[in-house]
Amino acid sequence: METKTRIRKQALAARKITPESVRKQADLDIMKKVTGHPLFEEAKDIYCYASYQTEVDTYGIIEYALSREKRVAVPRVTGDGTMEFHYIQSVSDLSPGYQGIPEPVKRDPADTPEGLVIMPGVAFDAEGHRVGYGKGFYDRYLSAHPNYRRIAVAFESQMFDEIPADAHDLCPEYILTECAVYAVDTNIKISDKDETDEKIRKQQTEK
Ligand SMILES: Nc1nc2c(c(=O)[nH]1)N(C=O)[C@@H](CNc1ccc(C(=O)N[C@@H](CCC(=O)O)C(=O)O)cc1)CN2
Ligand SMILES: Nc1ncnc2c1ncn2[C@@H]1O[C@H](COP(=O)(O)OP(=O)(O)OP(=O)(O)O)[C@@H](O)[C@H]1O
Repeated sequence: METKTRIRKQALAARKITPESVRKQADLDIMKKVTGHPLFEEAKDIYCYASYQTEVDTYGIIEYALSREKRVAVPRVTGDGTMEFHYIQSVSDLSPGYQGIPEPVKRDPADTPEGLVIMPGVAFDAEGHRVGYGKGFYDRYLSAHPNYRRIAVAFESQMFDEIPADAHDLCPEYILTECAVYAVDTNIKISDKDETDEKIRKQQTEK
């Protein structure tokens, strides 16, 4: 079996067998990392997927962004491999569409010069290589919007040692999981444990 296909199967299976209570806690930890991230704080327009099934839950992120007067746009599939983003005022503007995914009901196209994309994914590696559901929606969208900043969210169980790179792949700049922040350009992993160690070191030197 082709490697990406095998990784996709394995990552989806890992996500599906994770108990809901574990996923819910991880969702909260990831949401805190996203909403505390400088790219999120700076962004006026957030291009965020609306989660379904066992994906990292984005409803908390969307609601927080709306409460902070940010504009939130959500993807809507328009054709084979293409999608558009439309603004929503509230999560009640979403209703099941393509593959049962919540999509914006009203048309209010978002196409700002700048924005922050919160990317979904099925599997990632620390270098930012990504496997999605296999239709290339995000690769196409991001190649048409090269100025947009990019944060991916994933559970640690979706992180793989190595994912084969394709020329058309568009990598996130950061991958935020419940355990770590992966800074893709620098290839640095800052795990929560490292941050705790750093805080302890600081406290000790301040004493
Ligand atoms: N929430 C969400 N919205 C999104 C994406 C995404 O990954 N997540 N997309 C990113 O590209 C686009 C939709 N792409 C998709 C492409 C294929 C399948 C799909 O085949 N789903 C199957 C199998 C999933 C599974 O096994 O878990 C299904 O729903 O039955 C779903 C979405 C746009 N909107
Ligand atoms: N920028 C692009 N222009 C045209 N075709 C593309 C582009 N990017 C990807 N594709 C095509 O889309 C298909 C799926 O690509 P890939 O396997 O990378 O999807 P994926 O990243 O797993 O899925 P997704 O982006 O939907 O989550 C491939 O056939 C690929 O050739």
